Amino acid sequence: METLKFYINGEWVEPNQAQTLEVINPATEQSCGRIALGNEQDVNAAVAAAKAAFPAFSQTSREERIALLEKILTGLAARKDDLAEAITAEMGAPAWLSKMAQSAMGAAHFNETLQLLKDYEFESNRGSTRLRKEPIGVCALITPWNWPLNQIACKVAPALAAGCTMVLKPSEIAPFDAAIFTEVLHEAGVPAGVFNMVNGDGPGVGAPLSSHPDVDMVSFTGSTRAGRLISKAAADDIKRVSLELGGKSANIILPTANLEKAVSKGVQSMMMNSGQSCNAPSRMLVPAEKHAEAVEIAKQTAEGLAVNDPHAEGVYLGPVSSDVQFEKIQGLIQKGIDEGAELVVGGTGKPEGLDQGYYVKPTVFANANNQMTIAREEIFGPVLTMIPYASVEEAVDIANDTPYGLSGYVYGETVEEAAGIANQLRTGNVHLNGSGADTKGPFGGYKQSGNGREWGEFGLEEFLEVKAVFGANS
Ligand SMILES: NC(=O)c1ccc[n+]([C@@H]2O[C@H](COP(=O)([O-])OP(=O)(O)OC[C@H]3O[C@@H](n4cnc5c(N)ncnc54)[C@H](O)[C@@H]3O)[C@@H](O)[C@H]2O)c1
Repeated sequence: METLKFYINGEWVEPNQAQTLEVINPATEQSCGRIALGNEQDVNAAVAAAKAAFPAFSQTSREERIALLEKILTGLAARKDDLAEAITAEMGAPAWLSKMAQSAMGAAHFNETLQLLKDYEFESNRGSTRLRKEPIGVCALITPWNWPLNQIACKVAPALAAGCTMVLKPSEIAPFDAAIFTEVLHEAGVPAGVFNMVNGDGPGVGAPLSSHPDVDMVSFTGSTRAGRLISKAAADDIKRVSLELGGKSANIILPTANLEKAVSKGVQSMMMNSGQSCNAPSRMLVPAEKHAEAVEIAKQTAEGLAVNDPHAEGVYLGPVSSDVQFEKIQGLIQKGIDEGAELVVGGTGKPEGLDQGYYVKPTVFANANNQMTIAREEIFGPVLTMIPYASVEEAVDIANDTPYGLSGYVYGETVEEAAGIANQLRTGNVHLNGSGADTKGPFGGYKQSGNGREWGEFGLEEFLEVKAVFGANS
């Protein structure tokens, strides 16, 4: 694919400069296309278009915006295979995962927002005051490569539903799903200037977007490192900044849990998407007396997960997204070995027979402690760290002893028992007994995992300002 133009004010326009970037397919290490890299002038043009479109779009009716979301959903359904193929080529997710989850989640968030918009209360009364929830304005949306379409949909759907206008800067590592998504929006008839898309890297496009005086809000998903820079860049104009950042989520397996089920499910969730999920259960906390048994189950489960070409039959893990990620993960696996964690399965180097492509062996460390680097840093690869605990109180302490606070996982005999532990975790969400996430949400983190909430009602409200009209109801 090639995306050598930007989408500004309802049309594909030439970039301000001629710089391009090769997008690398991580399964082949070969180019799978090119994008143009934008600069500050492109950002200025896109923000000006979004600013000019805001007065009219912010006044559109609920019905008009419902009709728009419905058309977008139709377009996403028509292009779902193209979207899935683009995601597999650009970031390496197995074809089945791109189709069933990566691409499907994009549509799911649009659908969730559409249903919500049908009867969301934009106006209500508090005594003599009328409360109005109004679109916040021009939004900068900056997204990562790991669940690329999902992250875009989590922002664009509520921003449109709220009546905001926007500039999207997708990840330069995985930009092609965003180009197809932009075509869908164009064909759905999104009015000119309401949605704009500029490709580029963090310093070239992300930074000028975050500090642009005409941007009212920045919604960012990505690393805690970039989240910090964006918060600083946005501070001078007191923009609202909504951050969805990294994680190091604990998976507490209680002494009462069915060990076989809990451990195997935990390993599978960790290795899904090659471990490149912000909410991956990367620290598995197991009762010390069951540690040896749990390690054996984890080993067998990890050995049963096929690493292979994303299009191969039976593949569970494709490659990781880039050479940078590959090297980072290799370094952290080595660190785990050097710091004395027990390597149960996997390790450094590529899996046998997969010399080309950024493939990583599904790796399990055991007998680790929570001070080790592999227990503290977000690895963002298929690497699980198992930590024994002596008591449930200690397990909760270990789970909370991290700068992050995105997700938690608790497995017990009953949901009630697990829920009691969930209440003690300092995280934005908790999964009980292997339950999946629910797009009614909300999804977001405590502590350095961010300050925003996406999905459903809470996700919509990130894009709304609250106005009190005193005396309107007297
Ligand atoms: N909490 C969540 O909901 C969630 C979801 C998915 C991913 N993530 C996190 O995302 C990270 C992986 O994604 P990544 O490697 O693409 O992250 P990243 O921070 O390197 O990049 C994310 C986006 O920010 C841009 N960017 C980079 N530096 C910037 C700057 N100074 N100013 C403005 N924009 C800048 C990038 O170009 C990209 O579009 C992980 O840490 C993961 O945990 C979080």
